[in-house]
Amino acid sequence: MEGGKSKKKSTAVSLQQFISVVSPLIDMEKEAEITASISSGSSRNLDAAQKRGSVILNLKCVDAQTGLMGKTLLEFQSNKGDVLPAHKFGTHDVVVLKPNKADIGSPSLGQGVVYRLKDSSITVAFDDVPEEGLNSPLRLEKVANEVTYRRMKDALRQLSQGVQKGPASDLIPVLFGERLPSFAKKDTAFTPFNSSLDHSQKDAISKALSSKDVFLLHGPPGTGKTTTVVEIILQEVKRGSKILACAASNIAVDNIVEKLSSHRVKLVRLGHPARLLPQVLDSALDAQVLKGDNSALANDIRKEMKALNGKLLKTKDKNTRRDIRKELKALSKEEHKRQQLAVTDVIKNADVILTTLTGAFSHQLENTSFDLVVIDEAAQALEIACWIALLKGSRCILAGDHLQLPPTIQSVEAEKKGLGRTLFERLADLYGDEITSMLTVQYRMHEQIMEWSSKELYQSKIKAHPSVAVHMLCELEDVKSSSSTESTLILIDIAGYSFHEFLSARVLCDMEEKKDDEDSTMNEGEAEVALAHAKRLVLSGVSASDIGIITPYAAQVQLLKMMKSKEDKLKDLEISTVDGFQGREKEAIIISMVRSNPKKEVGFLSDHRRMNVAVTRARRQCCLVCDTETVSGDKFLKRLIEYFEEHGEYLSASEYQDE
Ligand SMILES: Nc1ncnc2c1ncn2[C@@H]1O[C@H](COP(=O)(O)OP(=O)(O)OP(=O)(O)O)[C@@H](O)[C@H]1O
Repeated sequence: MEGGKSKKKSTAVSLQQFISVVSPLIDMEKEAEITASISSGSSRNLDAAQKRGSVILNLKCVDAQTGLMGKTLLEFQSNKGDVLPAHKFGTHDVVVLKPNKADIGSPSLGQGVVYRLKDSSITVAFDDVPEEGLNSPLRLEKVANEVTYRRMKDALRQLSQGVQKGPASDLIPVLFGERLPSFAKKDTAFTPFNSSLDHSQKDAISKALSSKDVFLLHGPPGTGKTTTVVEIILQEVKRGSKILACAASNIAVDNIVEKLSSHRVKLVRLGHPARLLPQVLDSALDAQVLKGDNSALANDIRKEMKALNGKLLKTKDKNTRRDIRKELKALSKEEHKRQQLAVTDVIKNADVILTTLTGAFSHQLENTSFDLVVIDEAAQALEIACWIALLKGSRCILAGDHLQLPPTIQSVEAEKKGLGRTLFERLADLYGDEITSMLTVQYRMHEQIMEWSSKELYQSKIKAHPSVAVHMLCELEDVKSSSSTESTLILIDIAGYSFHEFLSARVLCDMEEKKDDEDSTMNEGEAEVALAHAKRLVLSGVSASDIGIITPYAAQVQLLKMMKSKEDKLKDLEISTVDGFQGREKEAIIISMVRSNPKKEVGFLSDHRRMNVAVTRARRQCCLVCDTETVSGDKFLKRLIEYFEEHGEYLSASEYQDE
């Protein structure tokens, strides 16, 4: 299709509409984040803040290490038990450290970035070691990240001016339906770097290379979206393009860096070292700057300055002192210039620059423009965050799956008013197949796990690659064949059972859902059953680290983690919300659906995208634990239950009563 004036489709949003709608929504979202953080007026009480998850009280520092290019890594555990209290801290969040009892507004001992999170500990990277106070009880507070919102607002401002000028001036009208997207007349032939690409991946790459302004790579679960993105980048580098490759999350950016680094491409990763995976640190800007000639020169200058400073301290003569000061000033200027040049050299020489979407705002990229902007996980990024990167290029390729979960929005109102509608989804609606290729071979799931999702969400177009189509848990090394490891789909029904009916001698808990203080739902009986199934798998030889329990509700995650902490065998079992597990996989996935009530209310379980993500995390076994009576109240979930009943093993919760 050739470019030209577009007759705007009815779904088109104009640039002006976008700007006027989104601007107040960014403010709402910022407000919601500030309100949730401890510093706001409404959260003067520390215990209340801990309940809301924005502070972790009563911690002890158990380890201190230096690393990460001069950062100090401090590890904290709770003084009150093995598991940290429920919290909303995530890796890469900015936090401050304070004495446990200090007043809310009191100065902090230091500010850092969350580096690692486990059930029982949190590790934070600080620029400097706090000088004192580490031996007393401590607390960590989450800091509202206002920088991100400022960058989004700036991007919005630039976007409104960018129609006439800037690298993206020709791209903007296409993305707002003012002009049609265009492609080269013939599909582009290419010789793949990766010899195992399948036909749908090759077709998509060819179409991407032919696109002149925008292309959508639709990658359903496990279909090798990132593998395809990497091949596109390599082909574009071969053509001489300079590429900005981004994603909303650091981990997604690092996945691309890892896959690219085995090839001969000049790449550089921008970002705080604490937010980068250890295996990509060599590609980090800081590391590469240190290797450059200008950096060596800057280093020599610093040595010279140190010597001169020493001389200055010893010299009494006024004239000599004046001369030394003058020389120091000149050297300092030169050192600064060399440092800047060292950074500019690295950026200028790189073929591919990789960073998060908000990182693309970095001053280091201020005057750099790109031939192509690639955004992975684009269906999980706010549209305005995408624009931070898009404004720097004349062409773009977005990879994602709008049938999995969209970005998390804190403000309910901003979400209702459309802040969560992604650019990927908007463009898929606007141009559809004209600019999209869907990958159709998946490399993760047994075909029975895949089939439900393929039929419900992808018009039955997905096929399982033969290497995974019939793989089973019992075929893993050291795993015994048993009824638990030979099944691909298992449905454990908790309907009609109350735990004390069959566990009278044990904990008295029931199968009905309950609310926690934060209004999140949990179900103790169901948690017991989910853990009992995990134990069965471990007893059959499945490694606990190959199993994941996922659930839509944060309160259920916390409950499961507390219950798991008493079971040594399950130490390496991962427990997470469905949302937090997007992009991940495990050999066996146990889904605890939680809802169990006479009114058959299912809340946000009914979101097709959430159940799609949940089921498709599993490679060899997917086990659904739920109250079938409650969840069958929803038509979509009823079909899921029926699918499991028809193709899997149906068990009742009572079969786990003695475990
Ligand atoms: N053509 C292929 N041949 C063999 N294996 C492949 C192929 N393409 C992808 N894979 C494998 O499939 C797995 C998933 O690939 P990748 O990480 O690229 O997928 P993704 O679509 O980004 O994943 P997600 O579903 O988490 O978004 C990887 O183990 C990868 O090596």
